[in-house]
Amino acid sequence: MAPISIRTVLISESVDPRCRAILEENGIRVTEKQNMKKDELIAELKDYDGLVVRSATKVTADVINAADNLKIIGRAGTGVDNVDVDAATKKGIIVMNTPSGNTLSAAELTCALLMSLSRNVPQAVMSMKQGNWDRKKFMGSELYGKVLGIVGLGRIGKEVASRMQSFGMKTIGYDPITPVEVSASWGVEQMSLDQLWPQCDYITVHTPLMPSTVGLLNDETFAKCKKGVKVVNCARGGIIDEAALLRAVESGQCGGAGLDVFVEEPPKDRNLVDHPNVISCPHLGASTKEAQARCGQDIALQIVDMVKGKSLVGAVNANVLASTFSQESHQLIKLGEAIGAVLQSCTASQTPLSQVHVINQGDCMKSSTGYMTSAVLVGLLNHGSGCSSNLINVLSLAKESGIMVNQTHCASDGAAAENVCKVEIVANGCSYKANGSVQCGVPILLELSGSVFRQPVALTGNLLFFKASASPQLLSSVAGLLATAGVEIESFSGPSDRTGDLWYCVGVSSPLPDLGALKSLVKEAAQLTL
Ligand SMILES: NC(=O)C1=CN([C@@H]2O[C@H](COP(=O)(O)OP(=O)(O)OC[C@H]3O[C@@H](n4cnc5c(N)ncnc54)[C@H](O)[C@@H]3O)[C@@H](O)[C@H]2O)C=CC1
Ligand SMILES: O=C(O)C(=O)COP(=O)(O)O
Repeated sequence: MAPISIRTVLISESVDPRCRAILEENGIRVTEKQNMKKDELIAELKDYDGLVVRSATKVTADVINAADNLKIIGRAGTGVDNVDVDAATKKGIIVMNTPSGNTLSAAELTCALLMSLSRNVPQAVMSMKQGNWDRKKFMGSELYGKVLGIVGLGRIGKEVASRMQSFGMKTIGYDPITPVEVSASWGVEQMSLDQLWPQCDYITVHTPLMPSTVGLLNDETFAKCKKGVKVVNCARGGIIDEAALLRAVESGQCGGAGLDVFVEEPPKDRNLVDHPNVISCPHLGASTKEAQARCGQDIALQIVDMVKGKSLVGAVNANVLASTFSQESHQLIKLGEAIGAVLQSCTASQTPLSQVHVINQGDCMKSSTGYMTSAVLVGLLNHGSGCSSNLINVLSLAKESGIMVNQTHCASDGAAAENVCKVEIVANGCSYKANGSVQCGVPILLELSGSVFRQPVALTGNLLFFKASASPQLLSSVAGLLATAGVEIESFSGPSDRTGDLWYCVGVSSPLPDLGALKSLVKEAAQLTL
C-alpha cells in the first residue's frame, strides 16, 4: 500500500507526553487541545491528518465527514465505541487502538472494586471521615470460596480471573469466542449464561459494548441470579442495564455494585452513584501512569510505523491492510489498481458496472487475495471518475453502488506466469476480462478480453489501447496518425492471435490529444496514464 502521509496530528485529550514526543521526533507536527465542543472539534480537525483520542472525544459521523484531510484516528486505549468506526471506514480513514496497554490497570481496578464490595471499604472510609467508628455496620464477607462469574474472557477477563483465584475464588465464565479449553487453562470453567447467573456470588463484565452486550444484566437476568449478588462493571456503561441495576440494588436482589463506567459520562442521573450499596469511580480503569505511558507510546509508535510503511498494527477497521506492508504487496497492489484502471478505460462507455470477480491464481497470490480485490476496485472506481476510494473504503463503496464483488483463489495452471490476477467484470450487461502479473517488479498485462498479448504490456506510463482486426496497414496507419500528432511510440504489444477484433496496446510518449482521430482506423480506443 502507498505510504500514508501524516504530517499533522491533533491530540484532543490528556494523553501521555511520550505520544507527542515520539510523533514530533518523527517529523509530525502535533497540537494538543482538550475539552473541545463538537463544533470546535469539527472546525479544528479540518487542518489535521491524524487525531489521537481517549474515551471522552466523541468522534461521530458528523465529525468524521467534515474532516476532509483526516487519514487516521488513533485511540490511546482499548474501546473504540466513542468513534463511529463505520463512518470512518466509509471515508477511508483508519481507526487504530492500543488494546493491551491498559489491560493490567483495568484488571487491577476491577479487583479493587471486587475487594471493596466484599468489605465495604469506600463506605467505611467515608464514615470514618465523618468522625464515626462503626464496626458493626460494615461487616463484610470473605472472597475465599465464593464464585466469581466473568462475562467476557478476553484480555482483561483473563487477568481478573488469575488475580481473584489467588484470593481463593472459584472462577466461572462465558465468552462466545474464547475456546472453552483456553479459558480452562487459566482456571475458568465456561458455561452458558443461564447456567452461570444462579451460581455467582460476584459477577464482573469485560466485553465490548455492542448490540449483543447491551443490557446483558437486565431485570430478567438479575432475577436469575442469587439474591444479594454483587456486580462490577469496569468495561462499558450499559452492559449492565442501569435502570435494572438500580431496581435490583433497591430490592436487595443485587447486594452491591462497583461501577467505573456509565452510559453517560459523567452521569447526570445520580441515583446509582448515590445509592449506599453502589461504589463508583469516574472511569479510572486505565488511569495509571503505567497504562497511560504504554497507550500513549504505543499509539504514537503504531502511527509512525504506518507512516514509514513498516507495519500496520492495531487497525480495527482495516485488517486487510496489515498484510500490505511489503515490497511484494506494493507491487501486487499496483498491479490490481492498474488492471482495474485498464478495464475502466476500455469499458468507460459501458455503464453501469454490476459485477467484479477477482481470481488470484498461484501460491504467492494466496495471502494477497483480500487486498487484491480492493486494489482492483480502487482502479475501477477511481480511474477517470474523480472518486477517491482507497483500500479501506472501496469494498463498502462498491457495495453501496450495487456492484457484486467476488474473490477466489486457485492453483497455478502451469502457464508461463505462475502468479496471475484475473479480473472479470460485467458492465452494461457485457463481460470483460483482464489478466495480469508482476514481472521483475513491474506490473504487466497478459491478456485483455480475449487478446493474449505476444509481448506483455508493462502497466506504466502512457498507454494507448485500441481494438481492431489485424491488417497489414493497421500499425503503419496508427503510427502515422500518432506521428502527425507529435506522439512517439515507446513500446508495442499485439495479440498472438490474428483473427477477429482484438486489443493492441502502444506505450506512447504522451497521451493522444484527440482520441477521436483514431476512429476511422479502429473499432474502440482508450488511453490512460499509470
Ligand atoms: N474502564 C476502563 O478504563 C477500561 C475499560 N476497558 C473495556 O473493557 C472491555 C474489555 O476489554 P478487553 O478485555 O481488552 O477486550 P477483549 O477484546 O480482549 O475481550 C472482550 C471479550 O468479550 C468477548 N465477548 C464478546 N461478546 C460477548 C458476549 N456477548 N458475551 C460474553 N463475552 C463476549 C469477546 O469474545 C472477547 O473475548 C472493553 O469494553 C474495553 O473497552 C478497557 C480498558 C480500560
Ligand atoms: O481503553 C479503554 O477502553 C478505556 O475505557 C480507557 O478509557 P480512557 O483512555 O481512560 O478514557
